[in-house]
Amino acid sequence: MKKAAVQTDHNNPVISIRGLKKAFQDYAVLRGIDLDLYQGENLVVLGRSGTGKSVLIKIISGLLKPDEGMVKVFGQDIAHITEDDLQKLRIRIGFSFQNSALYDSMTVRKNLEFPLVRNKRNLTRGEINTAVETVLDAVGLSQTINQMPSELSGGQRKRIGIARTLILNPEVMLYDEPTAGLDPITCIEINDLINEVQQRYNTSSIIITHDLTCAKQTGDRIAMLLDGQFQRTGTFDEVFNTTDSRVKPFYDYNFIE
Ligand SMILES: Nc1ncnc2c1ncn2[C@@H]1O[C@H](COP(=O)(O)OP(=O)(O)OP(=O)(O)O)[C@@H](O)[C@H]1O
Repeated sequence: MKKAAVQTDHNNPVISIRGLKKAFQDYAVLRGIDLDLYQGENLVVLGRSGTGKSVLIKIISGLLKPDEGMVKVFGQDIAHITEDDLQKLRIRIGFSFQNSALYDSMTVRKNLEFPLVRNKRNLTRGEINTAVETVLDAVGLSQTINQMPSELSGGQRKRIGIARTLILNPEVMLYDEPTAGLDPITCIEINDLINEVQQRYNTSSIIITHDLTCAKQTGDRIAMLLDGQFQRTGTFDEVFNTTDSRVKPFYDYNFIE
């Protein structure tokens, strides 16, 4: 499905990062990251394995602390807010984990209810049921409501994982390798779903991937992480229209004949 163009307001980024550094022991993973995420856009972060893509989104969601630099989310510098405010901010961010992170012992319904019951304590049974049915419909899996995760395909598990983040109506979605381990047709369906979520929920999203088809299909903008920094940012064609020997093999490998 062709992606609809989005208009973004560049004066008001939802996430703004300047000079971000993060090292583990002696290994400097992020070496001065500058990045803005604008309202309503899908921003794809591309990079080879181990370049620090997951570290970046863990820092954005407050799961890891930066060593240096500024990370503003919804205008708040996450290094300088209280644990209470960080919790409130996290509810506004949906984190779709690489492994879908479903509870194997719970039905789809219970998996979806879990974040709601934990974060919004005063909901009635009717409101919970409506919220579950709405997100299941949004990901096209209403029929799976009473199934166990083990009865679902990899693509369906991904969809339920996405539904579980959508149930809290996040303003920002962080997708960590949304198409990892899926066959090419299911990948395309997940890419379409990411674009549908963008339209239906008006989310701003960061999509971490090394799948260039995913990048091309979902990304309004691409930011390429190379040697701990964003060296190339722009549309898909702008990023890959280069003879840079660090970038070209990445493209050639993904689109090998
Ligand atoms: N909590 C941690 N403690 C120590 N090292 C870590 C930690 N988290 C990440 N790293 C290291 O940081 C580097 C970047 O990891 P990260 O998971 O962000 O890579 P990635 O770009 O997401 O890779 P992939 O595409 O393989 O998921 C790796 O060398 C990893 O071992």
